[in-house]
Amino acid sequence: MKKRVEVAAAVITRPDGRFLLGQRAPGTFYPGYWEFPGGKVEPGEDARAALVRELDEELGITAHTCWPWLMREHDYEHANVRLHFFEVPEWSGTVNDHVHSALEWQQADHLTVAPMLPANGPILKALQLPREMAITDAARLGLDAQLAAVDAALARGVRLIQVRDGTLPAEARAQLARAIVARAHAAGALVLINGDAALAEAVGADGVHLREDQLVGLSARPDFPWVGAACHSRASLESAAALGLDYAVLGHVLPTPSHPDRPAIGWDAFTHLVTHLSIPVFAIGGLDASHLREARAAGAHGIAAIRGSWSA
Ligand SMILES: Nc1nc2c([nH]c(=O)n2[C@H]2C[C@H](O)[C@@H](COP(=O)(O)OP(=O)(O)OP(=O)(O)O)O2)c(=O)[nH]1
Repeated sequence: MKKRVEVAAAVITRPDGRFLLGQRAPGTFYPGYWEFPGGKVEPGEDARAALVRELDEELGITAHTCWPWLMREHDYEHANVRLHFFEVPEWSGTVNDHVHSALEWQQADHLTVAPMLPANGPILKALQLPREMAITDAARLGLDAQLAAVDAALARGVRLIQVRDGTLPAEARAQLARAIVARAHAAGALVLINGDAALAEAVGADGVHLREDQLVGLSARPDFPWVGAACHSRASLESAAALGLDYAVLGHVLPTPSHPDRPAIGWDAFTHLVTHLSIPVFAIGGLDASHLREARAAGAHGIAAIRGSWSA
């Protein structure tokens, strides 16, 4: 049996959104490859404490905020590595590297360094996923008001829209989806279609958002650049991860008028359900952009909202 190594790794960000990568030094495992700063968790240490220690030892910085983000397992020749990724948006000190041969501040959609350590490909894709998902509600708002709300959301920086509205007549839904794709793509935003791969294909959307009943029993990832799923249990989250989906949406976290019949799970249960999952998870249910920090502290990648997306 290969040995298991626990590693804590940091997505250290600057206010401009760039994150830090380091190049592994000659004489180490995978020399010349790029990685997120971090290192092995010592016996008796938890991953967060290991991260804070490594950032101090390696870079001379003090991490003030470490949000758990996701975990990836990778089988290297020497060991099975479990990488516990954290986001570190708040830190102090001057970066003074003691272990890497170079450091670079990078953007996920425009990487200028290579190669990355083999385990890290999905991490870079996850970093391209926006933090806020706005979910359409045209059946309640009306089609024109929904499109005006999409324009307003794009103007305030929303870059991920899910077209839901499964109750609209097919032709009206297709028109809505087409109009949203045109607006979103002009603004550099992604559009996902809820539950309908054929419509996603027909309107040139970026992917599909699967309902939980579609996820169950699926044997392969649908062929789109972006695919995610709605989940209400650990079993569903694990199916989404096993299929290699890009994200899951889990809720509902707070009480919401959209589901008065089901109780809210709250943040503690959310954290418990997403711990050690390998894909990013959006929190949903009674949330808006003002909950983003709370959501990320609880281990969410970001927030998804129906009502909360269109009122701001
Ligand atoms: N720090 C870090 N390690 C990563 C990343 N991706 C990835 O696969 N790894 C792997 C490479 C190593 O097997 C392990 C990190 O171990 P490490 O940095 O403490 O040290 P190392 O393997 O060079 O060995 P050592 O000198 O500490 O014994 O995790 C990443 O992005 N950052």
